This record gives sequence, C-alpha cells and structure tokens, in this order.
Amino acid sequence: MKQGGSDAAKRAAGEAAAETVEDGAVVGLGTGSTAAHAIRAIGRRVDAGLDAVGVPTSFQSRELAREEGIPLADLDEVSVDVAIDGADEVAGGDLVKGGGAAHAREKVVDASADRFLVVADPTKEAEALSHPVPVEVLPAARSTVAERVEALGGDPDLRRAERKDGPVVTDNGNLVLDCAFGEIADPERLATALSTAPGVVEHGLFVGLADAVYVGSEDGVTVREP
Ligand SMILES: O=C(CO)[C@H](O)[C@H](O)COP(=O)(O)O
Repeated sequence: MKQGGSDAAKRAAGEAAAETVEDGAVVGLGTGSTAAHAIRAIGRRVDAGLDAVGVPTSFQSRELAREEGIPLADLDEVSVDVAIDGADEVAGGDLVKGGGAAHAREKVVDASADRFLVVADPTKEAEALSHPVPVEVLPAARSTVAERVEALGGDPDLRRAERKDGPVVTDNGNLVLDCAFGEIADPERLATALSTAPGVVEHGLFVGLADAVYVGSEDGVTVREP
C-alpha cells in the first residue's frame, strides 16, 4: 500500500480542498489520513460559522466529524454537493481506493456528488494503476470471487486484521480481497468484470469519477482537473 507520503503533504491537500466548500454545502466526508485533514479543516470552518452538513463514508469519518462538530446527514436525506476523499493510487482521473476498506460507502457517496475532489500526496500518483484492487465480498462468496479474480489474471489475498486474529471485517460486515493485477491496462473493463462477479459488494476501482485531484506537498498544492 502506498502510505509513504508526508503528513504535511496530506494536510496541504486536505486543507486546500476543504477551503472550496461553500456556505450551505452538503459535503461527502472521505476516509483515511488525508481526508481526515479535510474533515478537521471543515470542522474549524463550521466552528467559525460555515453552514455545512457532512455525509460520512465510514465509521471512522463519522466519528471524526462528530468530534469536529460537523452536522451530519444520511444520503437518503440530502444530496451531496461536493465529496472530498483520499486515494491509494491516482492515474489521471482513475483511482484505486479502499486502503481503509471503506470503498463501498465511499463510492456511493463520491459518485453521487456534484463534484468529487480527490486529495492525495505525491506518492499516490502513477502513470497507470497497478496498486492491488480491494474487493469487498460477501463472506460466503470469498472463494468463488477469489476464483473469478484468478480467472481475470489477478492474485487475491484475504485482508487480515493487524490487531485481531482473523480477517478484516468491513463496516458492512463483509470481507476484503486485495487483488493484485500488475499494471491495469484497461481499468474500465476490469471494473466491469469485477462488478459482475456474484458476491462482490464493491471494488476499489474508481474509474473516471474524479472531477479534480488536489496533490499536496511541503511547498503547496497542485490541482489537476482530469
Ligand atoms: O480509500 C481509502 C479508505 O478506504 C482512503 O481514502 C485511502 O486508503 C487513502 O488513505 P490515506 O489518505 O490515509 O493514504
């Protein structure tokens, strides 16, 4: 997993994206250490009088938003104006997400937003996607989906928890297969193949969803519109 970026770079990206949130906006709150900087910055702005409502993408982002005093809503109550979320790898407008196993809810929220802003540090950028693709699966479908992934040329690996024995269980009660495919020549095709496998809840390929990518560094932020 590409986790090598500096916290200063992540913070610069998260805070720059948070600055774009307009008064009255409904904001999709992403998951991970970079999105957390955006949530904290939005929290500071709410504290200073910004009228904004957050739609969390995970248990983690909900907890943080609560701590920061951001009013929250569910997706069946509001529509999202802008979502701000991190990524494990970015190539143009295509992403691999799901390092925090939150990609199913992240995709629902990010794809529903009028604008989806990706926040990342330079270590996440790539010419082509090659990061293993997290695939959330129903527990009963673990082995059938793994066989399907192998048939697609991938190498599935059940994600294991670091601080408990056994697998990672997602916020939705499912398992995650991290599927290495090497360089992904046609992300859209692979995304369709994974989506159509019975038992797949969601995968971490976000193809063509990003409206802008904020890449932070110690020296500032570059914004790309794919
Ligand atoms: O997709 C994600 C969680 O499911 C995260 O956004 C992704 O893993 C990036 O995390 P970080 O900003 O901590 O590097």
